[in-house]
Amino acid sequence: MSEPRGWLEWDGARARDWIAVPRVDDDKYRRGVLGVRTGSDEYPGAAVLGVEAALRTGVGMVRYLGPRRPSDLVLQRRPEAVTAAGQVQAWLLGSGQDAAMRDRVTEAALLGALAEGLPTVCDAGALDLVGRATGPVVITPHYRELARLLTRLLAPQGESVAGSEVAAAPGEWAVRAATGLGVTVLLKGSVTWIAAPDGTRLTVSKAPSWLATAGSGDVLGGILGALLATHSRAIQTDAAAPARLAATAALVHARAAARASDGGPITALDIAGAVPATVAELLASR
Ligand SMILES: NC(=O)C1=CN([C@@H]2O[C@H](COP(=O)(O)OP(=O)(O)OC[C@H]3O[C@@H](n4cnc5c(N)ncnc54)[C@H](OP(=O)(O)O)[C@@H]3O)[C@@H](O)[C@H]2O)[C@@H](O)CC1
Ligand SMILES: Nc1ncnc2c1ncn2[C@@H]1O[C@H](COP(=O)(O)OP(=O)(O)O)[C@@H](O)[C@H]1O
Repeated sequence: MSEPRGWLEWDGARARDWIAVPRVDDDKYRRGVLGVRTGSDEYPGAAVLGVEAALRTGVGMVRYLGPRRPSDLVLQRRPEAVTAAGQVQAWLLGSGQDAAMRDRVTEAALLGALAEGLPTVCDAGALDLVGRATGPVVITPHYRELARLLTRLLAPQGESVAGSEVAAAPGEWAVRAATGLGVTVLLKGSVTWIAAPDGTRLTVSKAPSWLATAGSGDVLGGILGALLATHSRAIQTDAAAPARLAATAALVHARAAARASDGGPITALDIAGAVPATVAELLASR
């Protein structure tokens, strides 16, 4: 694919500068803690996938603070996860949740996280709450989710947007959403489009089509959450940082998928499993 005009294709040389390598004087808290409010009784697996991916991307700690069933499954898979509330440096919200079925406790918890002013990934069932965020946000919709969000945004003008329209011009719609909502947009699909309100426009292509498998977006959310948590200070001073971290997450996700696939089918957990070697390879290319 030729590079779309005005969009920069993100590459490994750029991405490696956005991987935080622990320093000799770091401890788990200095590295950064990711708070995670994802999963539901209907979709507990999404919580497991996001936590797994965040831990494998490299983060000081993950605090998983979701409902009982996903919480039990997260701990079963990852005893490293902490289920006690406490300080975090970034949030991952909404994967494996459905806004239409959200109970009041979950809604209050999501709104509480959004009010903290911290770097936040809003996925799936948290996308409709993005306007309530007080800090820098990256939203991670696929085409249908972005169409739903844009339809809500454009309702006052009587406009509605279909998923097929987003699919026909993904970059343009990503830019429109970034401008209209004032957040960084990571639009998922065969090409990942990243648009920020400051005009940053990045793409990540060449991902294997085997990535089109259930849960792979939940893994991407975990990768991105870990990158935000380990760069919370840089995000405070650099308006373009969330977009660059989003592109780095998409690149790590695509390369981990290629590594796990080796030309064959993959599962979402396979992608997460290939993240450490992918990160090591990126760092070794310094
Ligand atoms: N392991 C986990 O826990 C996982 C959890 N996940 C979580 O699931 C949640 C929902 O995410 P999503 O992306 O599926 O939601 P959404 O955009 O509403 O899509 C629904 C649309 O798809 C269509 N459709 C359905 N089946 C179809 C078919 N066979 N063939 C064709 N079309 C079909 C359906 O059409 P309909 O059936 O209504 O006609 C509707 O239009 C979200 O929270 C995510 O994080 C996932 O990440 C997966 C792993
Ligand atoms: N045809 C494709 N080629 C490459 N990557 C794809 C393709 N289709 C989807 N993807 C990627 O797979 C992931 C799917 O995420 P998502 O739609 O949220 O799925 P889920 O909700 O099942 O986790 C995204 O990272 C997206 O960019």
